[in-house]
Amino acid sequence: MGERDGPRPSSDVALDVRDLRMRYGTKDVLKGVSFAARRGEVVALLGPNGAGKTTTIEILEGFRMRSAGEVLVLGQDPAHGDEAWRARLGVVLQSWRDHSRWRVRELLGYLARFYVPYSTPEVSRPWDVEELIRVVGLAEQANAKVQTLSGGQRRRLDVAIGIVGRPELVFLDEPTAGFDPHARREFHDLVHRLADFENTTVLLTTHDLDEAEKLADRILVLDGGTVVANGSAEQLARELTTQAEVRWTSGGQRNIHAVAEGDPTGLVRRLLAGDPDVTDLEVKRASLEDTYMALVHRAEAYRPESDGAEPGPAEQDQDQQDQADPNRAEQSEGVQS
Ligand SMILES: Nc1ncnc2c1ncn2[C@@H]1O[C@H](COP(=O)(O)OP(=O)(O)OP(=O)(O)O)[C@@H](O)[C@H]1O
Repeated sequence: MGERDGPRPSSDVALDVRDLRMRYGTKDVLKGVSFAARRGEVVALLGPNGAGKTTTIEILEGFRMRSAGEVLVLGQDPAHGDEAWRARLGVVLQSWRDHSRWRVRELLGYLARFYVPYSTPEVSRPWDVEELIRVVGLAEQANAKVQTLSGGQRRRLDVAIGIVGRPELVFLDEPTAGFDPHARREFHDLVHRLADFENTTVLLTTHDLDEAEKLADRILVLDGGTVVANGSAEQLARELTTQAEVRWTSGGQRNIHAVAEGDPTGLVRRLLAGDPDVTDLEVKRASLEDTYMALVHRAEAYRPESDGAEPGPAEQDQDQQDQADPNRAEQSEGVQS
């Protein structure tokens, strides 16, 4: 599977990343990452802790300056993005600063006003606050103070803050951490709605493989500073050598046979034709989790030992370049908690 899918017409491309590199001190975290995302596409960025997912997202958001490579986000280099460009992006970070004494409706209404000047004939900004509150499932909490929200409700508010400007591209860093299964499902519906009805491009990071499989049109696995896989969940599963396991019992004995390539139907047919005692027959396809673990192990097996080193103290304290977007500016200047 290639890292790129070939050239695309520029208007259809929301994200175009070529040979992106990031070095903290002497540690190379991104070593030539390339990928693209179309408008309306949902892309999940997976990878073990420390793989560089947040670093990648921060570079694309324009919050962090890259070491090298070409990056276009909605046709603009994020290192030189202006306010009008930022207004077209939505950002949901791992944790927002607290707005504890604000009420949900008040806060969203306040933030929404900043997007009015960026409304265009094609995209009317901001999102209608009442509709947004309903869409993210906070109707019952509309008048509640932020400090009284549960963890999952807070996260929904984070999402509402991220999309209030009706962005064309949304970055979601671990958006469903702390969600219960119901909230998770509602959030998935929201992401589908954004992609399908608003043609919003979504780039999200997650450690939840089930979520990636459910939500993403495409999954990117980052490991060792490069993209080790880029494709749909099915394409990733096909990358594995062991695709399926056939299990059965015969003569009181349990048997497991891994089918390395192709369709396990042939094995099942031969088995049933040749052995009348077969019971408890199961065919288990490799799950995305199996695929992911295999990919990451494979990448680790090829990695030179020195790459795994953690940064020394001198490298650990490089503060990110904070080129604030409207949300961030409001958080530090306008909104008191
Ligand atoms: N400001 C910084 N200065 C030095 N090193 C950093 C800095 N920020 C991140 N790193 C290092 O870069 C690597 C990638 O970090 P990053 O947060 O991008 O990974 P991640 O894939 O998002 O991890 P996680 O899944 O744990 O959120 C880590 O080894 C981290 O220690």
